[in-house]
Amino acid sequence: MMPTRTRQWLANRMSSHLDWPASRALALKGDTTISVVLPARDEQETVGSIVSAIREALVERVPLVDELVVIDSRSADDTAKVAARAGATVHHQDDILSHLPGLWGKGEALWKSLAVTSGDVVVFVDSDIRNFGPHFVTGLVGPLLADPELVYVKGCYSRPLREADSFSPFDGGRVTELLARPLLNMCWPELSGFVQPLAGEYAGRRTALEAVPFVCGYGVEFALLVDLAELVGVDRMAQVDLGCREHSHQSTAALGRMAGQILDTAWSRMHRQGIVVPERPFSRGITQFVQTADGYESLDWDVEVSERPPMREVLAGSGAPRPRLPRS
Ligand SMILES: O=c1ccn([C@@H]2O[C@H](COP(=O)(O)OP(=O)(O)O[C@H]3O[C@H](CO)[C@@H](O)[C@H](O)[C@H]3O)[C@@H](O)[C@H]2O)c(=O)[nH]1
Ligand SMILES: O=C(O)[C@H](O)COP(=O)(O)O
Repeated sequence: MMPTRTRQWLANRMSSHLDWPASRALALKGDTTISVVLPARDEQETVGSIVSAIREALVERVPLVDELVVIDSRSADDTAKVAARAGATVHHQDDILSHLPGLWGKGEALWKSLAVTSGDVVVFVDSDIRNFGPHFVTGLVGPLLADPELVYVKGCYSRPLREADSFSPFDGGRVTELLARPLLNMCWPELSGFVQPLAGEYAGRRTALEAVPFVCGYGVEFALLVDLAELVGVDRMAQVDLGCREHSHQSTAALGRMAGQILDTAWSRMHRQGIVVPERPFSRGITQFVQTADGYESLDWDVEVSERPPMREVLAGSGAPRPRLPRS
């Protein structure tokens, strides 16, 4: 059963993007600066239309977004070119803090984005969304602009599963439903009210995002949720319903490796918070099988995720000037 506290949190901290039209967000903005960051790896099909939609609606028509940045995460296609043409400032993941040995993955792209942006509020949006609208951004920033106590807002939505010859309106988010939500319910029930804990669309105050570590791969959303709840408490976190989200689905085998990274991340937090005390080392790899004419071939994958320290520690130690946005 959902804990009473979670039920109360949902009643107090859940809103809809319909509550936060662009005009209302703008009226609340004051001198708060806003950066939107899209991590992108091989997203030339979708990144351009997302950047254009944000630029037209929330930079040109309504001046809500101060900075629109794409972090090109080692793409092999024309992602960077398409994003720049659509109006984003593009940074290549490995060019940022290039004195540090580069790590891989989405979490690394998000962490590095903190070093090249300067908005007081940072909004992360995946660049593979197929039905993007500016309400993703206005819905995420609205609660933060309205309530100075809040530090983090996570999107939720319905998630269709679209396959070659079928469409199921609510069956997407397989790693979410089969792994992430059961783990949160088991170990962090205070976070069980997050409908889409792995959602790639969320916004946070820079001060909080720079105060927590980032894991490099797909565990980044899980880690942020658990670490921010530990840092500020769930009552300073909120959720906003963004409607429906469609994205490009990965193969089941790729989702298995994603699940391995999320489990590795969750395990590190369980250990750190004393939820489990390991008595023997555990494996940080998974073996998957593919069927061949002769039987099964095994493939070994490393799913261990590395971790970056809080960005504020790295920037404080570097002595490099921070980027600054002019305040309106
Ligand atoms: O090395 C990488 C891999 C992915 N991405 C980008 O990250 C976003 C999400 O990646 P994707 O492979 O599309 O993940 P999903 O299958 O959509 O996974 C879901 O679950 C993940 C695990 O929590 C989250 O990171 C995602 O945001 C969430 O949408 C996309 O813009 C990617 O281009 C990178 O920037 N670098
Ligand atoms: O968030 C998830 O659970 C994974 O990205 C898988 O999503 P999908 O089942 O919609 O492909």
